[in-house]
Amino acid sequence: MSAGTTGNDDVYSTSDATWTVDADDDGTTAAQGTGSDDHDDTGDTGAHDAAAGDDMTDDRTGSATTAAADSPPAGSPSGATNQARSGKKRDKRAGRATRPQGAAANPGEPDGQEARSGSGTSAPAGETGTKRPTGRPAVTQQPVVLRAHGLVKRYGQTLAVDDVDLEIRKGSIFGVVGPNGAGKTTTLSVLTGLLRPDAGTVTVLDHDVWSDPTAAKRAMGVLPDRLRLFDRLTGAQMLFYSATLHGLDGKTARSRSADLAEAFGLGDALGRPVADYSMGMSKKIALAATLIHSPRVLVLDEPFESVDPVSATTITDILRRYTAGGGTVVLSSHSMELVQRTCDSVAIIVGGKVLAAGTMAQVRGRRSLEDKFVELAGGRPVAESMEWLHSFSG
Ligand SMILES: Nc1ncnc2c1ncn2[C@@H]1O[C@H](COP(=O)(O)OP(=O)(O)OP(=O)(O)O)[C@@H](O)[C@H]1O
Repeated sequence: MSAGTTGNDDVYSTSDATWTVDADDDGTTAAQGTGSDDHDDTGDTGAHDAAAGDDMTDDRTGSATTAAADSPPAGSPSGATNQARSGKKRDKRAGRATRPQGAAANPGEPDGQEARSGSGTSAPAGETGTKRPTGRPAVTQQPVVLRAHGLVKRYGQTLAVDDVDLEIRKGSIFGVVGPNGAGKTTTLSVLTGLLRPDAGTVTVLDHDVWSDPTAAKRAMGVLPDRLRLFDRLTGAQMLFYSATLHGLDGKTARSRSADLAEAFGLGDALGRPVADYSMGMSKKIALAATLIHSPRVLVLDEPFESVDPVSATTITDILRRYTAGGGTVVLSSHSMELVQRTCDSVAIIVGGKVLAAGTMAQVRGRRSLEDKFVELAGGRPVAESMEWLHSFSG
């Protein structure tokens, strides 16, 4: 990404003085740009299968938990957002996109990438070989930066998250997949402190999301499932706003905005109101706003949804550069192919339970991730009673 500007600084200007306030950089080391060129780029094109030393869970027979629903999680959520806590679906989504999460942080030093799994979990024959840059330890040897233990979340009678444990390591791109209604969004909302669990704990870089919410959220960048953007702002204003919210000074905000706009192919759109953006463009500007403060951990709910294939590849490249620099990504997606290609680790959630989790190689074995997913999700439904579909009216 270029450190230069688009030559279009006017796009940041507004009659509202709010947008022109230069916040102090506050000593945040976030000045290290996302995906800066001094980070090694792995150049990987295949799946990032991690080392076999990592444990995989395959808990298809795990019984539904009943104990935790009435128990409050450890620690008080008093300091956390109460947005999205209501039992209404629309309330669950509400507000998450209107407030960028986290604060400036330095992703850290270049480090871990994938490792090929060993016996019993080797990658399918013919798969593109993956390369681990020399000197970098495998992801499985990296410290856990995001840990969930015993998460339970109910909406009335619906058990949306059922005793979920997750461990996500530094430098990992961790995919969360599952059928519609499996509990992915609810799980990610709990991980990021947007939803209070009925039981369980979440720590981000050893900060408890509920007892130490500010520190935990400072370390995170969150792309929520349903985008609710300040869409009367231009793209440039939105990025600037997001940057200054996280304590970046105006110069850094503009410079990073230009970098991100170029990287996401939004340079020409920066001066237009976000309300006029297509779905894919909105997704990309929201993702850019999530990245601008260089958080240590990114939690992205369906970042590839509505995004064209070229842009999806761009996003993948950006995420790889980010993790090569020590950042960590958790993302959900319905695209098994994209997840298999992009993620080094994965969890398959069905009915609120984690049925399989581990490195990509461990979870899918010699099959594709999609085949494994279909098997765990109960197979493809057969529409046998739909003969009327061939009756063709008119
Ligand atoms: N606010 C809510 N109120 C009531 N039920 C909810 C609410 N949010 C989610 N649910 C229910 O919780 C379960 C999990 O929903 P969730 O949105 O987490 O699934 P998902 O895996 O993200 O689904 P999708 O892939 O379709 O986005 C579903 O049964 C859903 O109907």
